[in-house]
Amino acid sequence: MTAGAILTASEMKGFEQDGAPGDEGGWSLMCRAGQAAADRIAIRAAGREILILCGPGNNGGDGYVAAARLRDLGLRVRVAALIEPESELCRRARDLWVSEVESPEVGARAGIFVDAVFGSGQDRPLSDKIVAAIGRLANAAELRIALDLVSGSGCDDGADLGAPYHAEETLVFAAWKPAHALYPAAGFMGHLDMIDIGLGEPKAELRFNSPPEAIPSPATSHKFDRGTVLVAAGHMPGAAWLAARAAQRGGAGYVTLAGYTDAFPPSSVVQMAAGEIDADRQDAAVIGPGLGRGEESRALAQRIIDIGCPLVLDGDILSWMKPDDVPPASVLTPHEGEFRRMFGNLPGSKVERARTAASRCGAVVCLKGRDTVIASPEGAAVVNDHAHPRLGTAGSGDVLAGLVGAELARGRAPFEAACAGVWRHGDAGCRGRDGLIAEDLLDLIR
Ligand SMILES: NC(=O)C1=CN([C@@H]2O[C@H](COP(=O)(O)OP(=O)(O)OC[C@H]3O[C@@H](n4cnc5c(N)ncnc54)[C@H](OP(=O)(O)O)[C@@H]3O)[C@@H](O)[C@H]2O)[C@@H](O)CC1
Ligand SMILES: Nc1ncnc2c1ncn2[C@@H]1O[C@H](COP(=O)(O)OP(=O)(O)O)[C@@H](O)[C@H]1O
Repeated sequence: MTAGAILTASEMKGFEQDGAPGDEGGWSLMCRAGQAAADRIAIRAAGREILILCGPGNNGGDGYVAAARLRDLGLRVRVAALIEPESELCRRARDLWVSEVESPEVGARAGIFVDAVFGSGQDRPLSDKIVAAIGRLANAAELRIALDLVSGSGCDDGADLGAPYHAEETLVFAAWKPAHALYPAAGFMGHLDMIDIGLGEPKAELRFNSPPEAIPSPATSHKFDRGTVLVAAGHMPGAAWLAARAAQRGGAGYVTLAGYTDAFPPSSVVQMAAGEIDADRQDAAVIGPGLGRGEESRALAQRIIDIGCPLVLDGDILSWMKPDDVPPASVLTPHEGEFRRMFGNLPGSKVERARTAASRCGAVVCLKGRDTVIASPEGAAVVNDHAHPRLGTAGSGDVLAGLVGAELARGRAPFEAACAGVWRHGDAGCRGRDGLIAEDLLDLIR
């Protein structure tokens, strides 16, 4: 589990310059970064030889500083360079190393490979020659450690720029970058290990999701105080039932399934026809899971929208609703396909796309996947990494919709409700076992 601020390459530069101004400030940060990285690498070495492959920029500079430190600690270390130093700080760091710098084409393998080729400055695909040189050395090692980012990872969008290997560990300097959170690049990094270089905690509009604060239940609270959730029941009753059950497990005190189907097992979920809905009593509603797209479904959705309570909009309703028609105080929970149908092919990273969509419809957008992004119309965004691939099972999204509904009904604002629901859904998935089905999630919700 990761926590805290995520900075783009340019935000990172500003953060560094504010915290340690000028060339001397940059140099002292590089020394701290390289030395701290060396200390972590030394712990992993266990007598093995270390090969550090350096690039031309400040990431390469970190590599030269780390190499000098490892040598001073008495470890067996070699350095190879893909490209001669180009940044002033990298040249200065190269001078610290003093010893031979090998050519990566001829350099022999070592037990530990350290990737100091490109960090947050990478913004374009690696050439075939660079991919081959990094890949040959990295894939021959027993352990691969990257400094800040695996080379071949798009820092700001998590794109695959030709990453030639997967690291076992990435030592991250001062703040997370989008590539540590967004896939595919996040999948290249292995274990993420944050290195504090004395800059403190940055302010950022983008953060990792974190566990929600518990909502207290007063001793005298009764079922209606604990939040009421209405779930639209349409074409596929199983999906609506999962959402309703998840809303109950999520803490709502009174959950109603209302619509034009009544094919539900007997349970504590209250069932009624659309015409019987008590409009005065709904704190939140979930519209979409298994709803269907026909006339009857649209009429049911409209009837619930007209109540005017906060909404979770999921699944089928996202196939016909236009961004301009989304009621404020809604949370949209599309997967990539539903997102594209509603908002088209937006440019930019997953974070930028979710932000654009949220601003366009004036509501919170929760763009699902391994790296679910939750964005508010005001520009705040969160990436959730507390999840597991076993959540990719039919009905899992219905459970999420119900959970977010419960969070809204219990009084959280839409952005906080979406973050809390996504966290609890991911948490249930993390505690499940292989072969998990959506129904299992209900008993794993905490
Ligand atoms: N600033 C600080 O105070 C601190 C920064 N720190 C460290 O600095 C790192 C960021 O450093 P950075 O900005 O110099 O970028 P970096 O990742 O080394 O790459 C830039 C170089 O690579 C080149 N290049 C890029 N892509 C390429 C490609 N596909 N193929 C070929 N070349 C390519 C690019 O070339 P250009 O685009 O200029 O042609 C340029 O020469 C950061 O991750 C952290 O490790 C720490 O020391 C803590 C303090
Ligand atoms: N590889 C994955 N890792 C983590 N979570 C995933 C993964 N694949 C899917 N999920 C999560 O599972 C849920 C699937 O939702 P969705 O596709 O709407 O399913 P359904 O419509 O069947 O209910 C989402 O919350 C999504 O973020």
